[in-house]
Amino acid sequence: MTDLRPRRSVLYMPGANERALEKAKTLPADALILDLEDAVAPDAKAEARKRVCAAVASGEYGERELVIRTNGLDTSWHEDDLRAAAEAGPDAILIPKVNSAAEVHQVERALEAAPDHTAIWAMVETPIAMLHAHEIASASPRLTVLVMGTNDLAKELQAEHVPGRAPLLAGLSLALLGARAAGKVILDGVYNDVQDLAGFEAECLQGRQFGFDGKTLIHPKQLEPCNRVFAPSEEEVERSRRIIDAFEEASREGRGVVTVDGRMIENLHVENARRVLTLAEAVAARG
Ligand SMILES: CC(C)(COP(=O)(O)OP(=O)(O)OC[C@H]1O[C@@H](n2cnc3c(N)ncnc32)[C@H](O)[C@@H]1OP(=O)(O)O)[C@@H](O)C(=O)NCCC(=O)NCCSC(=O)C[C@H](O)C(=O)O
Ligand SMILES: [Mg+2]
Repeated sequence: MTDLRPRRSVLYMPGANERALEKAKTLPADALILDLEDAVAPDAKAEARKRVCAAVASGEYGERELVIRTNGLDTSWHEDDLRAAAEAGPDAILIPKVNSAAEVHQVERALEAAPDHTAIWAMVETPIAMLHAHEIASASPRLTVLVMGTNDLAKELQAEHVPGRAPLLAGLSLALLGARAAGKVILDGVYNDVQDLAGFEAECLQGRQFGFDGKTLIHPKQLEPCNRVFAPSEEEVERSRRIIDAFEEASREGRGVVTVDGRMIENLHVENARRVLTLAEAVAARG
């Protein structure tokens, strides 16, 4: 089973945006990605690096998981970003545009002196990363989460962003297969239209139905619908309890299969029901 720490909502913010970094201390996000890459202009990179490291050191973000996204491995900023992030010791360091296990190993070596609690997260956002998703996901025990980069993926595919994401479905599926085969967490990509909350919620639901653990976000408005969609509903929790109870009763009577609400229930459905309850408890503990 993958790690069940809630990661329903994972909000990016530009590392150079002091106001966003401050506001994030009060937002109901499960995790925050303090960005040094695409959301930061070249002239602001050094200042942003200092700001995000100071934000991590402040200890003012409560239970929110703190993640620093560095610039890509092939950029002149990457080494300085990685060194500074390792010293700051966030919960994770997110590497953009990871294409191979060798790149994960390179980051792993560079982080040997970083605190043990600092995990590696990898963005998969190129066609080759979709095809290498399993080797990337399983490259290191320190790598715990894959993050979809659907903007870069669409750009590389020369695909259009359309409702339902048909052009991206193969990539989403490959990345999910790779992450799950390695027992890792995987987060869906961002929804760019911050005004279109109905379209956003529909994409959250699609991501959840696919099996993503949560979604990456770009604006505080997206937090509430995302947290709601990716948390087990009251109905699911109640049904999960009934599944466990019914199966336990059947087991005591020597049976390995029952029906609940007319549907067949076997051991594997009970495992899933237990996962739902564990996640619901973890979400409830967040308040
Ligand atoms: C998208 C935005 C540029 C919109 O900015 P703006 O118009 O200024 O927003 P608002 O005026 O509505 O903001 C209202 C208040 O909320 C705060 N805010 C806004 N966004 C954030 C945020 N992301 N985190 C925290 N707080 C935020 C504002 O400061 C306002 O606060 P206040 O004044 O106190 O009321 C903007 O939302 C933004 O910059 N979003 C993040 C963009 C980003 O990080 N992009 C990079 C990551 S996405 C990516 O790269 C995906 C991937 O790599 C891929 O390939 O797909
Ligand atoms: Mg990207």
